[in-house]
Amino acid sequence: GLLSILRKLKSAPDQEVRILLLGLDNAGKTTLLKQLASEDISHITPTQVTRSGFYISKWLGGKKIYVIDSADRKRFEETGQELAELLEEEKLSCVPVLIFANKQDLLTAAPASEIAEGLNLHTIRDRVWQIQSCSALTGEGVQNWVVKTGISRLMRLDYG
Ligand SMILES: Nc1nc2c(ncn2[C@@H]2O[C@H](COP(=O)(O)OP(=O)(O)OP(=O)(O)O)[C@@H](O)[C@H]2O)c(=O)[nH]1
Ligand SMILES: [Mg+2]
Repeated sequence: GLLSILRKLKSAPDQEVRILLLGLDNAGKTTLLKQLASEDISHITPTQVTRSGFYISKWLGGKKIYVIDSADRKRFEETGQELAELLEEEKLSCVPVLIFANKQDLLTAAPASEIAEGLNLHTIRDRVWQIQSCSALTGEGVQNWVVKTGISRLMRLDYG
């Protein structure tokens, strides 16, 4: 699972590392977290509630994951604004962001490319970003991409 990969990539168990998992209510954050941490999450404690997301200590540091309900078109504008605000946060400047276009198992889900366009993601130039289709419910697009390429790529970018 994800955690063992992370351990291999960064064998500093004492060091506290953080990931920020954000998204509007009902986007699928909790479901996604369960998928990502299919291993042992007993030692992962949500330490700080921020808006609609939370910090998770003892995990991957300095990265941001943003979750979007791809089927909830009525809220695309709202989620776009929320994301834009987050990207403007000074504390999070240059932090790489991984955007999950979640709920792709639903027939009404907008494809990731459409979401990327709607949210003007191509205008993000101050950080590494990536959008990934997934279903936190089925696990599709979560384990595969995150474990094999996404996070390891982000880790290498960060730690040389
Ligand atoms: N079909 C489908 N449903 C999903 C998916 N991910 C989450 N859901 C459902 O969407 C609802 C909200 O999911 P949560 O994981 O609780 O969302 P959340 O972002 O944690 O919501 P809050 O804690 O309220 O902010 C639940 O009914 C989930 O079962 C998905 O990929 N596909
Ligand atoms: Mg939740």
